[in-house]
Amino acid sequence: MSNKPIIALDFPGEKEVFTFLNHFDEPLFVKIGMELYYQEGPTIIEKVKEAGHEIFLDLKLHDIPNTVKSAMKRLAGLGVDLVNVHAAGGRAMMEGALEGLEAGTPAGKTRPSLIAVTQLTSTTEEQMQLEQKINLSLLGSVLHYAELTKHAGLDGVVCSVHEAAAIRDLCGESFLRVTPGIRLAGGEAHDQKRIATPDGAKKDGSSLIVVGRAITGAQDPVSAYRNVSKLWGE
Ligand SMILES: O=c1ccn([C@@H]2O[C@H](COP(=O)(O)O)[C@@H](O)[C@H]2O)c(=O)[nH]1
Repeated sequence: MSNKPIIALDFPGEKEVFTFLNHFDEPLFVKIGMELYYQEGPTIIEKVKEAGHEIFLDLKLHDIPNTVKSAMKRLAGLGVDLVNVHAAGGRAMMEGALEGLEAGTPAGKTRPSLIAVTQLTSTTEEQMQLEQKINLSLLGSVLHYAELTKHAGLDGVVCSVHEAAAIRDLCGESFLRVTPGIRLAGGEAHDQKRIATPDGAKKDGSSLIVVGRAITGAQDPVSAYRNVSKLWGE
């Protein structure tokens, strides 16, 4: 897996995706999320792969262990590089996800890396305590989920940049810290609450950054991508 900024392809369909991708003349690392996958299905994965791009399939599975295991077995055959679940689904669910992924990875192919979402980057500490009734600091909750994820045998977590260094200290350098909520300095936060810049992410312990609207919504997406990459150090 490369270290390039992961571009979130949050577009309504294939046409918009390729209009965007055709501005670039290099292989990218892209994220396909719920909006695009639910509209286009697995064929969008094949087409984006054929175009030479690495893929993070961000479906954030969260269900009973058996259902997640079976779903992961199917997703493993798509040939993506990175997939995820919600850590709140629990240790048995995460172990099931890993088993399904291992069972479904075709012989001779590398198993996709598997990570778990801790607390969404759109969540504040106050909201988490009030709505999820978690009686911990936000960092405490994220560290708890990171440790649970590590014990389940997964490869890392989705978190914000604000928690990345503490997770690295607790779970080790090789345990991935994939961080959305990335904005260029002065950029609009939109619905994100725990944000950071690409250079802040590098300094504060992210392994990979996920960038959507700061690139896809820019007047010149290629130059926004170059700017993010430069600040990230890629
Ligand atoms: O905690 C999370 C988990 C996933 N995401 C996803 O990342 C991108 C971020 O997009 P921006 O436009 O850069 O805000 C988006 O696809 C989310 O679904 C996240 O933001 N936070």
